[in-house]
Amino acid sequence: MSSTATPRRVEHQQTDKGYVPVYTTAVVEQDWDQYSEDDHRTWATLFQRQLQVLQGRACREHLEALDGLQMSAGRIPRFSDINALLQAATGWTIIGVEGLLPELDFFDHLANRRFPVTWWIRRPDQIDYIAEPDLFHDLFGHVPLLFNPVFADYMQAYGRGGVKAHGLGEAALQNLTRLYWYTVEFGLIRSAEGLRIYGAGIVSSKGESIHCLESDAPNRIGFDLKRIMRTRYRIDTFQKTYFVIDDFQQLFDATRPDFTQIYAELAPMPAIPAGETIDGDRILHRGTGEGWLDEGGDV
Ligand SMILES: C[C@H](O)[C@H](O)[C@H]1CNc2nc(N)[nH]c(=O)c2N1
Ligand SMILES: N[C@@H](Cc1ccccc1)C(=O)O
Ligand SMILES: [Fe+2]
Repeated sequence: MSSTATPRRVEHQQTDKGYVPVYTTAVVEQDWDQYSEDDHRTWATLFQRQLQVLQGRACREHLEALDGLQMSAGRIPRFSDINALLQAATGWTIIGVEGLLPELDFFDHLANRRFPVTWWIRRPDQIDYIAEPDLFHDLFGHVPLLFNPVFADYMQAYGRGGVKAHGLGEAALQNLTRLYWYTVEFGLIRSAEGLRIYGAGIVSSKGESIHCLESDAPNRIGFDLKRIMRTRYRIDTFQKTYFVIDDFQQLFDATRPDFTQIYAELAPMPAIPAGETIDGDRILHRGTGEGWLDEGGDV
């Protein structure tokens, strides 16, 4: 086993559009033996830290699936071990990738119940923040909910919807990407004990796990499909708004209708800035906006 840090082949690249990720399509073997002791330590540090932070904050389904998939702090999990358990539970498979995939490739994998997981883990100096998805975000953040039958079906439906939206143009894709962002990445869910986290972008971040539930700054608003599809978001700071579902069945049912009609209806409507509330919102908490950067940075 090598003792030096794992080389990272996919990073960001400076272009005339700014600093953007490099997209790759290749599906790669995990090659577990090349992880360094530093890599395993990074996994252990993040795993232990998040397991503590997520008690009473992450939804029960997420925490139980970490057990069900036998993830632990000791070593970076082997994809083959995860797959044996995941396939038996919901028929999903994880596949190794270098990083972000082109959208259509990504959707096609989801539509076929394959979830792409970045094989490399962040460097020790990136423990608190990394701009792009790494193994910890993908495996610890996303994969546990694929162990849940309803969420597993939602992700496949999303992939199929993505393939369709891809043929309908940029605006439809943008609507659908916002849905992914505000559910799969940054979703909150109600439970009998109170609000809980299910979004992978939150689950893999210590700071946002606390912020999304305990800070007065962000809005917390009841799930509303069309509203979400119009809402811009932040990729560089904590979210200004979180949307709250009652349960995964609500998410699945609300997204079952054919979106073609909805995309057409939304096309002439203006986008909503990330931190704004509008008439008709079911506001659970109105954000104070403390610490927000201006909306020029909303995506
Ligand atoms: C759909 C989502 O918004 C985004 O565009 C896609 C693009 N490609 C990706 N590729 C990987 N590997 N992982 C991802 O989460 C995504 N997200
Ligand atoms: N019903 C959506 C597909 C979809 C399902 C679940 C999530 C997202 C999209 C469509 O027709 O496009
Ligand atoms: Fe993600």
